[in-house]
Amino acid sequence: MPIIAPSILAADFGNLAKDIEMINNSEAEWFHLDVMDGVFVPNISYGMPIIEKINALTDKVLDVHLMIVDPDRYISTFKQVGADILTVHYEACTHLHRTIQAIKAEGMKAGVALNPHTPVSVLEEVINDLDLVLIMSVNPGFGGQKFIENTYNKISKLKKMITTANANVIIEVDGGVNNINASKLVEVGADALVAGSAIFNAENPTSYISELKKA
Ligand SMILES: O=C(CO)[C@H](O)[C@H](O)COP(=O)(O)O
Ligand SMILES: [Fe+2]
Repeated sequence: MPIIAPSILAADFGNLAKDIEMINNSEAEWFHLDVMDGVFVPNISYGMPIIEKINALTDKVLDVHLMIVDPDRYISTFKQVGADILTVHYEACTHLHRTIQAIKAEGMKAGVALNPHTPVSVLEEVINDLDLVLIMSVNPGFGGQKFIENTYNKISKLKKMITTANANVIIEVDGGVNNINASKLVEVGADALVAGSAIFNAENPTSYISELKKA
């Protein structure tokens, strides 16, 4: 069964505690937290204070997705506010190997995210150093976008690369995930599903999470 990671980007920021409680009482294992800087992506979301508050209100895993330039500047700060998994974008790192080691040195799991146009082959030389690869199934920056169909093909290629390298890496998929595409994503190799708008726009978000879990 896949790990479910609801994206807080689609939650009600006027009543965040209520949505955190909903996730706490659901079958979701992780909180997916999208940090955007208005430079790497054309949008600004939220940062450390929100993550710190969420950490105080849950025992679940905090899966932090950094959509920021030069993420090395903030690795230790994200550890301090409670990140368990820290994912940086391949496209935002000049010295990716060093960044991955710095995340692990802080005691967090290290993830790398790939934009839709970035081939999985760029990770070949670091695949054994990684804990997670985040395949973006939309162009990062906004919730509620349409799922890009080529994602299935990309996940299959990544799965093959991981198996060949005998690596132990979680494949996570993010963007436009819903109860229609979830099963096929798991079938081709996804281990963790991020979903924002599909969960929070559902009539019953808790049962929607359970539906995704059964994918
Ligand atoms: O990283 C992201 C956007 O850059 C979000 O995690 C993602 O878009 C989730 O939202 P939705 O499920 O509504 O597509
Ligand atoms: Fe994300």
